[in-house]
Amino acid sequence: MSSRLRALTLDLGPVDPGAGGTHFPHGGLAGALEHPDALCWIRRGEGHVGFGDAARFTAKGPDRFIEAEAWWKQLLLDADVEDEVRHPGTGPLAFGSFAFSRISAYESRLIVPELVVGVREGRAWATQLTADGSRPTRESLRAAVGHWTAPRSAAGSSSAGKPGAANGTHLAVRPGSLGEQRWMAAVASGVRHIRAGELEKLVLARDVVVEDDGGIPRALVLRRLASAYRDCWVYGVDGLVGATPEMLIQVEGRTAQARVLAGTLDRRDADGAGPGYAERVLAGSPKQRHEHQIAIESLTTALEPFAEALNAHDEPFILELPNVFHLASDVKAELAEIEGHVPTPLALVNALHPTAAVCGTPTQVAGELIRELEELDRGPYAGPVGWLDGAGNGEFGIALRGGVIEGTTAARLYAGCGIVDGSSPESELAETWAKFRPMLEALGVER
Ligand SMILES: C=C(O[C@H]1C=CC=C(C(=O)O)[C@@H]1O)C(=O)O
Repeated sequence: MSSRLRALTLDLGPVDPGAGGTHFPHGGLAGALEHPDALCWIRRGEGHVGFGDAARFTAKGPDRFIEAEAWWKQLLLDADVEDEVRHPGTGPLAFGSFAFSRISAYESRLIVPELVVGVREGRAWATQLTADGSRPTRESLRAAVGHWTAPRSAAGSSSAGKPGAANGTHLAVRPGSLGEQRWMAAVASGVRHIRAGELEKLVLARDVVVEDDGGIPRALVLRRLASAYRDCWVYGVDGLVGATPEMLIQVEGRTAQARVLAGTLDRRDADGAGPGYAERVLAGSPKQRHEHQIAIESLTTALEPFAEALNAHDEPFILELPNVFHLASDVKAELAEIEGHVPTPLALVNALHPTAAVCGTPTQVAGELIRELEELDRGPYAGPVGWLDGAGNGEFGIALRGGVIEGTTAARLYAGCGIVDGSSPESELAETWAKFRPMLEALGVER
């Protein structure tokens, strides 16, 4: 039986070893990703890495966000917290991953780690958490940091280990639920439904499975994503791993922010085309602008009831990633107090998910067509993934550009595309390959 939650947070000093700071095995926070099951949330070298399992909540169904929120509140009620750092993410913290669909078989989850190491503005900190009656101390916390972040010699976890083909193991990519031809037929069918006026936009996804008989090197995949996709949020929650460029909602105090994406150009198609090409193809295309506008409206309409003030960029900007360019817009809101409370990250997630960037418009029609046409349980793909603390702060991205590790030797990768009137099945198929690329490369698959 678990007892009350106890948390101790200590400052570990600057991360820069030159300044006498914290030494993670490979430098920076991603260097703390040694343990194969580490929980991860990293962007531009900062964020949190968690280890162990002090407490866990799982749920399925339409109320998964609300039930998770109630569990977290209950756990915090009599928590014993000593926090010498006191900024977002310190003190009690849970990592979370939620199913895209209310009818998914995937268990949505919140995990309170036994240890969290974090970096913010160049300084490292650590929190030890217990729910077994023991009390964290300065000594036990420092011992836990040493234990969980120590370099490991197992294959695939050392920085020298290369994944997949480069390591001499056998790698294969096989089709998932639908092969390419059937998926393109589903896209064509989606376009027909749009032309018939049933809906404006639909996001259709597909999966592929990467098999590596040498074992999926989870920690190494996360480290590779954190180094190659620095502008994305790199997430790892149990088997779910990836690097998302899309922020569903980020809450710090009373400020909430989101990054809405829709409109994609494969970098390989832009190579050599000269400066301004992505701008012309994305921002200059009525189809891409329309798709993007639908995504922004779906987010702002859902966020408005929680906001005192809300700002979205008038003009989308071009987000440049190693694999693709996106049309992007940042939205910022000053949260309103509702019945004396600022809405929590999970209350906002409950209201915002699923946005038109991953489902479509209208939501219900798109959701039903997704079930019919994809023939796929999306599981946590395109669902919210992130963390929340005990003070009402948190970040939930949309679990894109990722996959789920199945067993020890397979990873199921997911990618989807916004379909509007005028979408071509062949181009959308090519776009899914561009969106699989971050994971394929991190797994060592050359394509
Ligand atoms: C659904 C995905 O991407 C979404 C986010 C950005 C751009 C998108 C697009 O241009 O279609 C998608 O809406 C995915 O990566 O699986």
